[in-house]
Amino acid sequence: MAPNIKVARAYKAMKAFGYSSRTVKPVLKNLLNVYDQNWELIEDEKYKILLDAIIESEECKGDKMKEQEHHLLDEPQRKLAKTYETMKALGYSQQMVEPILKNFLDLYDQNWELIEDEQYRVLLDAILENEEHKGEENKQQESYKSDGHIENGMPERRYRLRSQTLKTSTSSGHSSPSLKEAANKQLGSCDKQKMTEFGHHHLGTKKTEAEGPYPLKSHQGTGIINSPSYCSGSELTEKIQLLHDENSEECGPQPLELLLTDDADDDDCGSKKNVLDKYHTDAANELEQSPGDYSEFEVPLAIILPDEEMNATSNASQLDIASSSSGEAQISITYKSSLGSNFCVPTLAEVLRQMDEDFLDSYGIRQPGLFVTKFMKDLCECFLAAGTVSKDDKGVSLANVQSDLYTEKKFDSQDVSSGSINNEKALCIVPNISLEALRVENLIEVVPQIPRLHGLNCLDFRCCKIVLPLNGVYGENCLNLKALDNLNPSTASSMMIVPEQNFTHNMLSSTYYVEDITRGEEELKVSLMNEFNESQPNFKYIAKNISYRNAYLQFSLARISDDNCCSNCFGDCLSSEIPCACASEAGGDFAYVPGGLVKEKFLEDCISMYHSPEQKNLIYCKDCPLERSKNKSLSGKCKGHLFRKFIKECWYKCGCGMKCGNRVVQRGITVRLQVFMTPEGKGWGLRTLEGLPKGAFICEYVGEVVTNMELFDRNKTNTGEKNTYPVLLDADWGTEGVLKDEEALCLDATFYGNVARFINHRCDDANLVEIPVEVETPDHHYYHVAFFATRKINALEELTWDYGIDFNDDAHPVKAFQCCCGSQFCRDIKPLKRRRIN
Ligand SMILES: C[S@@+](CC[C@H](N)C(=O)[O-])C[C@H]1O[C@@H](n2cnc3c(N)ncnc32)[C@H](O)[C@@H]1O
Repeated sequence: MAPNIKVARAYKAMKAFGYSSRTVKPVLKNLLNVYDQNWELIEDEKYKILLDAIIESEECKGDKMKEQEHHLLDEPQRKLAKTYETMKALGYSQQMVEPILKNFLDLYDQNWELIEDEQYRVLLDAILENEEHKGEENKQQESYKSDGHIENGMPERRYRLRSQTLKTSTSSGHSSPSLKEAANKQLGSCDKQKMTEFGHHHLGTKKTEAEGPYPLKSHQGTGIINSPSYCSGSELTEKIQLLHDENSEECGPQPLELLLTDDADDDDCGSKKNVLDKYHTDAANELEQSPGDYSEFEVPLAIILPDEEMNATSNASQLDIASSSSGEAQISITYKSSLGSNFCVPTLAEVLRQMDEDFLDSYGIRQPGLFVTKFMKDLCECFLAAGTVSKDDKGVSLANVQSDLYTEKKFDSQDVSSGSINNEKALCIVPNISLEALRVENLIEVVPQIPRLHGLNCLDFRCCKIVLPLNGVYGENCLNLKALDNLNPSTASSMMIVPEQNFTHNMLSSTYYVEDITRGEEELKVSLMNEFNESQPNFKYIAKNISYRNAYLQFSLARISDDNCCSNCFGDCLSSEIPCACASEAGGDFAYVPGGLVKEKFLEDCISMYHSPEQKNLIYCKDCPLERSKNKSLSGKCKGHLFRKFIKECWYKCGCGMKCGNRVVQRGITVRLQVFMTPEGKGWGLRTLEGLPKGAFICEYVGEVVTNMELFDRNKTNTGEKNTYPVLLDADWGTEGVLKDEEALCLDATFYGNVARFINHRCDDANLVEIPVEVETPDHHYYHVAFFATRKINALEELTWDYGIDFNDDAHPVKAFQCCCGSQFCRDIKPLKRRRIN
């Protein structure tokens, strides 16, 4: 039988038995795969027909189908036997048949309990008998046990073989194999061939009186089993006969067929008989057609299958569009398993129908012949066409890049570890502006996912994968190269071609683009653009401060009195008419407006305190920890600490919820940020990828909480690591009189830190201002340092804050750098004699 007829028959049969598309699809897919591989007979068009047939079938199901299903469900054993017979006739292996039958049995077992042990047994015996006969023919089969018992591991109670109660042909010879064993057997090619012929022959034969009303077989057989009656009382009585095909001798073991017979005098079964009768008549008629004539089959010849199992188990929720180098486009949707138990994976047909109904109709774009399937197909084609670069295009296609890579010399591990890379071949990634193309040569393998790579100007390389050959092995260090949506051409034009000779060993571990330097620590990803192929910053990203050894950082809820929090509040404190206790630090009013911006007045006050630290804004301590740390034996004269305005946010002990407007910093980063290499020589910098309003919260300065003394020691001993500029938590130093060493705290983000460690200094007119924010405790010893926009900031502007450095203070624990802030107010105007670049 031609494979497409078989597919068609399988489809029809299974649908007639009431199987849902979900059950039918994998079976058909498997069948198609087999034929596709072996005969390559099923072409695209046929797949489409198959799919359409399934969709149509689903659509027409409705009441008619329900009725039919109801009717059919009266006869589980019949359907069971028919399924078995049909599938076997179609050449399915036991492995394929068994789960379907099991599924079937499960269904009836649960719903009607119509199938009793005895019936299972009969069915099972029929299957086993079939396997057994194969076993007789094939000595290599190891399914039988010499003692005549079934092996352990029978999967289900109902599959138990109770051969002592059976009148079977197996009773004297050998017992049947377990289903598991049987399932493991695959039909050999010869078997398949015979099965095909067998099915054709059988189904094309007219029924005879001798065979009963349901002549599913024409062969004279051996090994007939007359089973006990299936049904009790006046119900339909059927018998299963297992008949061995004589012709099977020619070609090794052959399957047996189930023959359903019906007691002729059972009038109650008339209508039921008709159903099957009709089926067989139809089937016989179909098979009498020429094998090449498929015109009458409204049946599937192809199917597009979502990977249901994968979808069902995945935790991610995403939509992926990918195309292969051979030009296929694929859209895959992954949904979150958290959708819960009331979500059942729909069939593709159901989804498409839903889309047809919901979208095409409601958008009024219903045209004759326009279905979502067509739309999707068009979409894929457009996707492919749009992404395919013609030979005339200037851009370098990834596919070309990749093939070039394989023809070029690749560096071996020795080249890599010695750093002695041939300059001529040593380009890693060079944005070649003139060609408007990203050249990727030699050291980098680009795996094309979208078959086009345009120049940097359009930044159309969001799905490229770059694999760096560390230690000479490709694939050890790979990253996804992604362009950001709002990077505009002006950014691209600031990129430079990296001189070849500058490539060093370090570069091999560097990458052009890192999608998220926080590695998931923040709610929002923070990317890093390595436009100059610098070695990447070496630090551990943390989103919250951590305490180093001696730093005294003990706070507990018990220490926060009710006076310091608003335990009676409810909902959003900002909407309350009377400011609650938490507004106290900001002068009896909240520092934030709804939406999270710092109030204009509050912000301006903060800024002016830094800009003009006049006498009144400085507090002097008696024994300054900062000075003490410079020379441990002496107490230093305090140079004054800035008096700061604080923001007090609501916290755990407050009655309000997390959505309270007085909780901003504690929610973390909400603006899209990017680390980039500054062209002015300041090293890495931080920029915003979106425009920001004045007063917007950017990020907190996060690092290790160390004592001032620890910081001093670190700076003395640490010569290797580039220092970030530390933040002193010194707002309370002046008010305490004499502060113990462990109470004089600083934040050091050199080894552990967040994005703020990349914010560079700008004298006076920086676009960020740091404001101390108390969250956990109203104790000014420990607070959060949060950055807010001092003005409106444009997308892609570098973010800066004034470190407050006294560039004349040579004794400061952290050596001042040569300032390149470019501000007209730059304070680093001293002669170069004391300047050091750290
Ligand atoms: C907090 S880090 C900022 C990130 C740093 N650029 C990097 O590459 O990691 C502070 C260091 O950046 C450099 N830096 C910051 N602002 C600078 C400026 N205006 N001029 C020169 N260097 C600066 C100095 O080396 C300073 O020690």
